[in-house]
Amino acid sequence: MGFVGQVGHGNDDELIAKKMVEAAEKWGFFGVMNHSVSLELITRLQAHARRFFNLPMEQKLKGGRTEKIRTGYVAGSPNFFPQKWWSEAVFLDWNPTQLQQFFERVWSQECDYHDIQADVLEYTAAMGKLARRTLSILAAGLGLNRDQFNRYFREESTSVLRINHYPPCPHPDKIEGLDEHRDPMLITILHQDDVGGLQILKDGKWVGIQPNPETFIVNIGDILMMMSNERFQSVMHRAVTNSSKPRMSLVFGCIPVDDDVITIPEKLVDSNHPAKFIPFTWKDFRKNIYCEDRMDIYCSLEEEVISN
Ligand SMILES: O=C(O)CCC(=O)C(=O)O
Ligand SMILES: [Fe+2]
Repeated sequence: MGFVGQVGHGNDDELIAKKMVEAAEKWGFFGVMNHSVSLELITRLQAHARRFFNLPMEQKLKGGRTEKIRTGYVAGSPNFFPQKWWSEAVFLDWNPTQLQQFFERVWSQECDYHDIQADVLEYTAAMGKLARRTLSILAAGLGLNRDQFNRYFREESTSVLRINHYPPCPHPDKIEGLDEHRDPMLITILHQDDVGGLQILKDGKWVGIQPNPETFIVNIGDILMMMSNERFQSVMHRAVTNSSKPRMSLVFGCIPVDDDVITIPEKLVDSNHPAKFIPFTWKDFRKNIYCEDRMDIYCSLEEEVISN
């Protein structure tokens, strides 16, 4: 782990900003403790999710995710992702209306889902707060206005909570829980249970991140890597399986508002550090979300011309 910092009220001093920036540059990942999100809330959310994942497949599929409905259930579907993996996931909106429609699709009138809904909304609100705090410290650490990154992350953004469930796998050496990938968004805030399985690619080697239920793992996504003019790294990671224990991760993806034009702050651009990307919007960027080279589309640097 690059850095286990303390992001809490009143301790966002220069040292924390410096360490966070160093970790974002070197590892693209860091841990956050002292975050004021209660362990009880996390445990309640995991219990709700376990109950959902234990439902019969036909019932889970009633809440299936489609091209049009982004809140819903996915079981390694090739309709959404080209890779195959040993996991299932549910994508939950931080918008109460979308969330309610999902619960109604799954449970109709048979279940009082209001407690679940309240916990999901409490958790996504807590994640929103933690994301804002983290983005503001990262901006300050780069010498920017504290609001520089946060201004793109507002209530109307399509930020999403993805809960991954990895059942025990009979052949953990043959199939991954989640294939190697980079996250496209601004940042991701991940909580993994005590089983472990998250790995990040560092200098060509997979490095496991030890689970600690009291720590959130934050990683830099493509958008923040681009906005930082490539100071921060959006790093390849994956989840591996094991043959004995099911595993769960709670993953909050912090996404910019669709039509906001994302640009590199002027302070990060000078003659030695020309802007590496042209302005773009999330709406455009997400069209190529399953393409690994998606950042190259916005690359502003010409191929080097070799002259004799
Ligand atoms: O389950 C994990 O630890 C990794 C999840 C992940 O990378 C993701 O959902 O984007
Ligand atoms: Fe990820």
